[in-house]
Amino acid sequence: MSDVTRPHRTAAVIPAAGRGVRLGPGAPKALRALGGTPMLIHAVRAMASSRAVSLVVVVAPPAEAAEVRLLLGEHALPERTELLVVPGGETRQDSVRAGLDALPPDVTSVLIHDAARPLVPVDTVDSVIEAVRDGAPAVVPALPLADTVKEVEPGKPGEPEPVLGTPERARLRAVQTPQGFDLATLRQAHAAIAVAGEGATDDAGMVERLGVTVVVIPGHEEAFKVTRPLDLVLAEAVLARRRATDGY
Ligand SMILES: Nc1ccn([C@@H]2O[C@H](COP(=O)(O)OP(=O)(O)OP(=O)(O)O)[C@@H](O)[C@H]2O)c(=O)n1
Ligand SMILES: C[C@](O)(CO)[C@H](O)COP(=O)(O)O
Repeated sequence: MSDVTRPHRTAAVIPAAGRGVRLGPGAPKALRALGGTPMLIHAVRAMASSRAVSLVVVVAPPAEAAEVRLLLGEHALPERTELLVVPGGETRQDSVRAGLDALPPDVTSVLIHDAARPLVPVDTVDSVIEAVRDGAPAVVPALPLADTVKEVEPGKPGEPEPVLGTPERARLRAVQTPQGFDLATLRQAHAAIAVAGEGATDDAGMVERLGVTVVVIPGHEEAFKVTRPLDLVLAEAVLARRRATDGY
């Protein structure tokens, strides 16, 4: 739980060590260009543009850590932003843990933000931080679903899968990043899950397993994850519109 007597310091950890297999062959996803600039740089700028974030830890693909340090030196970022680069691990969970291990002792709260969500607006980042600083131990931006969801019995690829049920859509949310945490709570969750040897697709899911309440705040359509080739087409269009309308 957060210690109200300690001054706040918020850091952002950006897991960027994935290969991007679903995006197709090429460089690691975070290093691929979006509007001529590596996706990772957009994600770092999105975190650094919040005045509450004073440290950004980039978790790089291990073979490209030196290249990532060079890239960060070549692109303009706010002067107030301290930057660290550490090598990532085999899974997203391992990479996040490597980022948490690099945080200095004065950090009290942390954002975990996918490099693969390069266009999250700063207002969403600020809303997550505000909710954590107001005392929520774990905060997740999320959106209602546009599609109806079926639970199925997974079968072989291409084969029909029996439907087990239809969850009530009004109760479902599609979860984004940055997810914000009281740092001590997130460290505890990562330690517990590592011991249990279980996996999780997001950090909030690990905190839930501690029995700690996670809260959802409104996400943003432009915080979508670049996962497949069509997502990159959409990201280019969103970026082009931003550049035309607000000189982004
Ligand atoms: N070992 C890993 C795997 C993923 N990630 C990061 O976690 C975020 C979310 O993962 P996803 O978008 O699913 O990326 P990839 O794992 O790269 O995608 P794919 O499964 O298509 O290879 C990304 O910013 C990715 O770089 C990471 O830091 N370390
Ligand atoms: C953390 C996350 O972005 C929440 O939607 C997502 O779960 C990470 O994606 P992955 O494909 O499972 O790595």
